Amino acid sequence: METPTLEVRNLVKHYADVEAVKGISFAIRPGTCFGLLGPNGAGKTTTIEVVEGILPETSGEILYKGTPRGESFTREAGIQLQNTELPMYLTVEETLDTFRNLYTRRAGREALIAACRLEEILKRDNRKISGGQKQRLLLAMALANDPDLIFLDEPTTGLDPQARRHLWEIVDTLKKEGKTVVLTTHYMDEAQTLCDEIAIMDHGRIIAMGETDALLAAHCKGSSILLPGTTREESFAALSTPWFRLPDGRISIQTEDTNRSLNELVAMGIDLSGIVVMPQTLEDLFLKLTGNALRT
Ligand SMILES: Nc1ncnc2c1ncn2[C@@H]1O[C@H](COP(=O)(O)OP(=O)(O)OP(=O)(O)O)[C@@H](O)[C@H]1O
Repeated sequence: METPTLEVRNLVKHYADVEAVKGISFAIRPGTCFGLLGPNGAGKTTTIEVVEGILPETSGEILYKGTPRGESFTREAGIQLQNTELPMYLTVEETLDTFRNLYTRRAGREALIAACRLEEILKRDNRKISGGQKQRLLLAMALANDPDLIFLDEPTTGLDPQARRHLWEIVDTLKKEGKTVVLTTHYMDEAQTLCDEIAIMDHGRIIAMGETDALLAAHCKGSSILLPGTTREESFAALSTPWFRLPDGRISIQTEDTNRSLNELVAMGIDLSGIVVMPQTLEDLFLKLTGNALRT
């Protein structure tokens, strides 16, 4: 088997009074995008920050291209952190140049500007760029050393749909160039679009992992039935399938036998006005496994 770009073996991370990561293992193949998903507090950021070398591990092994992380990891990894503050009083161009000059191995300046679509905002002060533009600049900074391995921690949180898609296109191009990407996200559509493999974390453990398509094929064969939020929760006591209340108030019923579930609802006397029936997605798998609605 090809040597993984990154391999994590039995990683444990404790803070003073919290066991944030409780022994997780995964391997990421070169040129793929690996998604780390999970509800708030699952341990994703802790995992990614330990792997990046920002936090020390409590125990476990982390291998980069088959050996413990060393100088080559520092040289070849690119990190886009969550909530990074940009230097004030610098323009986008000055910020990017400053970052590129930190490295001996560098991405081509013009290629970087084009890849992250910064042409239009180069002369603009960092304080005067939009959220999507800031994310693109942060991505350019993470790519300044022409990394082989790129960490993106919730890169599209808070962005509008167009800006998110913009960032997806950039990630897709990185993959096509053979780069390996580690992504944490709360957006299941994002994971489904970008990730070749995903791991779902909850309470510091990986509760499901595999190729995205295979996970979907194995776990999302059925339908998701959505009922309006006005339906009373007590009504569902007799349902034979799992159900959840979504953040928007609607009830989501997960079923592999749509006809049977609809018949059950009718037999229970539930008003089916406004019902929606959809094929299951990664979001339904996530709900089924964690019982947690995602932050939106
Ligand atoms: N510096 C810290 N000191 C103590 N506990 C921490 C610290 N950072 C995180 N934790 C705790 O560790 C657990 C995992 O947190 P972490 O931020 O890794 O989760 P996450 O999956 O990234 O969550 P989110 O989606 O909200 O970013 C949580 O219980 C959190 O409160």
